[in-house]
Order: sequence, then C-alpha cells, then structure tokens
Amino acid sequence: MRVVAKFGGTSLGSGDRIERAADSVADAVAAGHDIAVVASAMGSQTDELLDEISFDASDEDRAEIVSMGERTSVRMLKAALTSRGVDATFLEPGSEDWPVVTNERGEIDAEETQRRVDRLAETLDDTVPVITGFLAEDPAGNVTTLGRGGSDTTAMMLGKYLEADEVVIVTDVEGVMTGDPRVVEGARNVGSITVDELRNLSFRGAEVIAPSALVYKDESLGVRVVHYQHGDLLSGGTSVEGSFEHLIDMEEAPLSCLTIAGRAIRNRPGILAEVSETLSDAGINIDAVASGMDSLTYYVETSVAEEAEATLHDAVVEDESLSSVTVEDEIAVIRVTGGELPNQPGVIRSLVDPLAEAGINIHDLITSATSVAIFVAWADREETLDIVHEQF
Ligand SMILES: Nc1ncnc2c1ncn2[C@@H]1O[C@H](COP(=O)(O)OP(=O)(O)O)[C@@H](O)[C@H]1O
Ligand SMILES: N[C@@H](CC(=O)OP(=O)(O)O)C(=O)O
Repeated sequence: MRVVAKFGGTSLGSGDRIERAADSVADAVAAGHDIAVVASAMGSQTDELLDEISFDASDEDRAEIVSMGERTSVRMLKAALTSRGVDATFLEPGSEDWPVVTNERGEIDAEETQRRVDRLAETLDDTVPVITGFLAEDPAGNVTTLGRGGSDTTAMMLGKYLEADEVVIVTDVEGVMTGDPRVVEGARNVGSITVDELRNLSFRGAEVIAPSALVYKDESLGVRVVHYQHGDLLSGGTSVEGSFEHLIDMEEAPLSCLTIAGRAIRNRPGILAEVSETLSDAGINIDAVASGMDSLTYYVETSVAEEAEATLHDAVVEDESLSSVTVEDEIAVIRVTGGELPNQPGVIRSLVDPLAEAGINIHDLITSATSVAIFVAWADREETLDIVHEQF
C-alpha cells in the first residue's frame, strides 16, 4: 500500500512520542508499504512561537519564524527513523525536491505541485520522505503557510496527488468520537463517518481533521484517524467515507411553509420539541425549521402540507401559549454546500446582493456549518439558481 501518515502536534509532543511515531512508520515500511510522512510542529510549538512575536513582523518574517516548528520536527523524526535503519530524508521549503507550491494569490499551484509530487512518488520505493506539514513555497521561493491546522491539508493534498491508498491522521484521540472525550464522559469511537458529516463537525469544533483539508477527499482515497498510542498505522481508528462535493442543489418538489405564532415562545423550554413531535407522530418529514421570538416556521413538502396544517392546528388548540397557524405554498429551496463556504467572510452577501438586484425576495435563509439554504417563491427558482451558479 501507498500511505501518507500525518503526525499531529500532540503525537510528536515529546521524545517518547517521536519514538512511537518512528516505530509505527518503521513497522509499516518493514511490512513492505510505501510511506510518506507529514509532520506538524511538536506539541503547541506553533502557538508558542506566534506568542513570542511581540514586535511588528512582516508576513514573510512571521512565516519564516513559525516554520521552525515543523522544520524541527521533521529533523527529529528523520533522525529517529534513521536510527531504526529506515532510509529516510526530510523535506522542507527550500529543499531541492520540495513539493508544495503556491501561486501569486497564495493558493496551492495544483499543476506545479502535482508535477513535483510525481517526482516524489518515484522515490517512495527506496526512501521515506518526512515532509513539513503546514508550509509551502511561493513563486519567489519564500516560505508561506497553509493556515492553522494546515498539516492536515498537506497530508490530504499529498494523498490525493500521490494517488495514495490511504491517508492516516495520527492524533491524540482514538478517532472521531461520539463527543469530545476531553469534555464528555463515555465518548466512544464512531468507527466510520462520512466526509459530509465530518465537515459539519470539524467546522464547529471537532477539528480531528481540519475542515479545509477535507476538500481533497475523493472516493478512491482512504482516510483514517488513529490515536498515537495505537501503534499500528494500518488498522483501527475511524475511517472517513465518501467524497467531498461542492454542490448547488435545487429541491425538485415545491415546499410549503407553516408558521405557528405564540407570545414569546422562544422563552418556553420544550416548545420546539412539543410542536415538532406532533409532526413526527403524523409521519411528516420536516425539511427545515427556523425560530423567532414569537414564531416557529416549518418547511415541509407541499404534498403533506394540508395534513401538517391540521396537525399543527390541533397543537395550537391544545396549547395556550400558541395562538395560530398559517400556511404559505409554492416555495422553492436552493442549497449551496461549498468547500470553504463557512470560512469566507461576506459569502452570504455575495449570494443575497445579486438576488436583491434581480428583485428576488428571499423568503428565508437558513445556514448550517457547511451550507446555505435559500428559500424563494417557486416562480423565482430558475432565476435564483442561475444567479447562485454565477457566484460559485
Ligand atoms: N467529537 C470529537 N471526536 C474526537 N475529537 C474531538 C471531538 N470533538 C472535539 N475533539 C477534539 O479534537 C482534538 C484533535 O484535534 P487537534 O488537537 O488539532 O489534534 P492534532 O494536534 O493531533 O492535529 C482532540 O484532542 C479532541 O479534544
Ligand atoms: N503546526 C501548525 C499546523 C498543524 O496542522 O498543526 P496540528 O496538526 O498539530 O493541528 C498549527 O499549529 O496550526
């Protein structure tokens, strides 16, 4: 197998842990696998270096300083591998065979990087390259960084460009867990998770794999997360399934919008559960839900709207805090799910400004960690779809 193994800061946090990392790589090499290693800075060295820059430093100087974390760890890991009789070499920006390059805009230069990675691929049979994560080289040869958590991006990108069988992310948790094991008790490994699910989690705190790295996940690239104490690179942990897709999706069927009003119901514990349960008891699927101080809004398929209205009316009659229910038909929803969508300040504006210019009224706009759902009148759906396509 061809494997990219990425060791996060926590998995390289001490000499002991570096020894463990080297053991696991040496075992995989001895079993006949081709391994490329991506290393982060040891422990929280990146934060420590950044904290010490108390002076006014240029971007170039900051990148040079912060790069010392990864530059140190590749030397440590390379030396630990050499001491185990493994033929290893370290690569950092400036090395002759350095693979990761950016263009003038600071984005990955996919073509040039692929060309260099192809050269790297030819050496994998004989040598284990230990590559600094997080760092890149710009066209002028300066060091640049790929943003915090950028080692995951380095690993996933190399995995894709090397056509690796698997990228293994070695970290301080057993894998993706049912909750943050540092916070909740009894968290257990989920075993497998889709890339879409993981993106929602990693944008909102569970940064087991940095969200921007997941854009490189395609169907043929295996991705697994393992604990650094696990020891075996080639088994266990959580596997990430499926492929990342940048989607603009319009629901085929028209939706109806049901609004329930009630005085200050947002302050009433349990109201959302109570009203939603009446719909679930009637077997009605909720497409989307939004809440305000005095209202709850449910979107359901128009084919079940009449039944939903009757159900919600029963709830209104039974509950004194609710005053009335009303329905609006002929609604369309267009959903945008994008790679870096949540990380782009102004992304909502880039969607709503052109819609306003076209005179399209937005009925509702509901965002999640990784997507934006735009609700408009059914008659406006084609024009909305065209405008959204123009933006992405
Ligand atoms: N649901 C979850 N499953 C696993 N880890 C989680 C979850 N939610 C939050 N985390 C946290 O994510 C952290 C892993 O990310 P990170 O500290 O960036 O690792 P590394 O330094 O190895 O890159 C874990 O230490 C854990 O506390
Ligand atoms: N060292 C860099 C890059 C990185 O990915 O680190 P880690 O894998 O430890 O999250 C950072 O702290 O941002």
